[in-house]
Amino acid sequence: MRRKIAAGNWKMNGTAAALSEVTAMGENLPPAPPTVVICPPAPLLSQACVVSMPFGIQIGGQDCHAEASGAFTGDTSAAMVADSGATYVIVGHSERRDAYRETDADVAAKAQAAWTAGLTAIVCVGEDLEQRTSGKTLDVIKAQLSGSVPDGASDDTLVVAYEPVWAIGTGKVPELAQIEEVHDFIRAELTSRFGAETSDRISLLYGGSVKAENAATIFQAANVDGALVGGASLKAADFSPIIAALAAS
Ligand SMILES: O=C(CO)COP(=O)(O)O
Repeated sequence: MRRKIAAGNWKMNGTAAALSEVTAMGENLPPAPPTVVICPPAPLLSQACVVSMPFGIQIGGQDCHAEASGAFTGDTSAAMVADSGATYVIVGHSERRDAYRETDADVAAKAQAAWTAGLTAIVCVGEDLEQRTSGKTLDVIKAQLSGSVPDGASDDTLVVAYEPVWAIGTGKVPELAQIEEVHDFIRAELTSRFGAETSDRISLLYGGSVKAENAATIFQAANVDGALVGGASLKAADFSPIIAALAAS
């Protein structure tokens, strides 16, 4: 059985006051909840771990540096993320690939650093609108996967999030068949690289305008094991119904 995962990427939103939302999410967990991961801004990681612990909610970073330490002003190493008590870290989010020109090789180095620190890496892949409309989606996903996921992945160390860039923060969601096509493709790619036994245990998340209203539909897809949610993960009132939909799927 694969882990079902409801992950919330808070991006650059939220101060300590927002941690009351984590408490509210914890108090509203359904019976037999999926794995819930909240990824707050780096300064909140330690406090978030304290707040989330009684509920078994996991905490994740939104990025990490590939090096363990050094003269990298403003950056956070994977070891620091792990030291805060976090257990996951997002790497290769499209906003970082775009704004910071992160390459697949950069993302792979970050994922490797995450593993060295004992973290599970949530590796993000996804095509932009031009790539989608010109029919290059699967080629882009193939290249990102092979370049961004280091050798030796396992279900303990790797989660893959498919986030079409054009669906992030836009309210546009792909057709279910489009989500299924890409998730089936990612599963097949992982199978050819790591073998069926390992691939079958790696959770694949869909991300991009997931809301309470569309979550249950998205979770119907066979190779969708959860979601990586942005805007709708900031408030318990929005995220708790998504967690419930995943538990019921
Ligand atoms: O980028 C995302 C999660 O990492 C998705 O963001 P939205 O859910 O706000 O579209």
